[in-house]
Amino acid sequence: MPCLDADLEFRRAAFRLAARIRVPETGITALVGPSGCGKTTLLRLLAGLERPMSGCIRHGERVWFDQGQRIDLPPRHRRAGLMFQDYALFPHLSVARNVAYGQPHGDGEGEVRVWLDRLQLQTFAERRPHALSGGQKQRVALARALASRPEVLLLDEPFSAVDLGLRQSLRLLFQEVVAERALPTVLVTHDLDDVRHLADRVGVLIAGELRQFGPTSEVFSHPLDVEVAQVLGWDNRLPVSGCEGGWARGDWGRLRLNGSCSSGFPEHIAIRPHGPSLTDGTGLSVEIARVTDMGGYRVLLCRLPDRTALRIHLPSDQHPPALGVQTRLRVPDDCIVPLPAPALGAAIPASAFT
Ligand SMILES: Nc1ncnc2c1ncn2[C@@H]1O[C@H](COP(=O)(O)OP(=O)(O)OP(=O)(O)O)[C@@H](O)[C@H]1O
Repeated sequence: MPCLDADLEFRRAAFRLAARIRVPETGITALVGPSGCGKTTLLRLLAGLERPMSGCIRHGERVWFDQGQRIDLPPRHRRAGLMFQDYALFPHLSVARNVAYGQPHGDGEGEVRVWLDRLQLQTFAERRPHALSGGQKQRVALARALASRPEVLLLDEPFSAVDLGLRQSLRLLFQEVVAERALPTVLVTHDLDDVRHLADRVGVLIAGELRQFGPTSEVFSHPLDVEVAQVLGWDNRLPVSGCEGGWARGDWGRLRLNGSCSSGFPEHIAIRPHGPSLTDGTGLSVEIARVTDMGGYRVLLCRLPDRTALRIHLPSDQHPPALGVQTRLRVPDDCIVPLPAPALGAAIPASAFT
């Protein structure tokens, strides 16, 4: 099965999107980024619902769009299973007919029943969309996208409106379907749990630019810059104002880096929540502002001298400190991730897509 490749540029008023992306035919590719960064726009461009200013989009050997060759396949010829945040259900059609709508050759009731069953929609088959909850509409839209025998799947927030229990079962179903079909799949989501549970690789889009792309675990553990780190849920970010002898410093204190920093220092550092520990010895000066019991571990909210907050995970077998206590936090250097300044306009290296 072929990959989906795109290298395109798009402008809408002040918004500009320029992205090169390769979506392999196996596994799930997640797209994350702050609100308004262009995730939906990128999906719409891939689907043929918006037209790039320049560039090309190819699915295997098939060219979907090429500005130079004046090729622009209409959405129905791209054979993409689409699902957008507004669901785009037909209000005058029943659930079953909505699901049947995308089927090639109107492939019969049997196939529709299968998808209604798989998405737990059997009891709503004859209802119209106005009589469904948000989560039910979302499942109808997902069923329609999956039932259309797509060659590519482009899904915008497919699980956002369902409760946690249903979300877990939809995630499993979705993984099964993608594995059965082997087709390029792009999943736009704000939910980092969706990404961790489902995605084999992730692209981080910021202000219309694909800033980082790669295997999910690699991108989560090594964010490229402070903005990517923020998108990926790294809460503990400290600005660095200088670095001497391998010690990074700021108004928050100083920490030893793994390396000398003789050739420059990172703009920020991020601190992993697992690994740092309270100590009577040397470490960052902190005040314990809050302790939250999470079941298997506790989250300590530690205030640094400049009032910056750090969230540290403490194993629950360790005694929690009292609130307001002034203490020290030992941060091993392997818990510190240097974050250079964002390299705006830098192309993603081709190796990220292999
Ligand atoms: N129909 C439109 N007309 C004008 N501007 C638009 C339109 N749709 C989106 N935009 C703008 O284009 C930019 C990208 O929007 P887009 O919907 O792609 O972002 P997003 O990353 O999907 O956001 P969200 O996470 O909030 O859904 C934003 O600045 C948005 O305000």
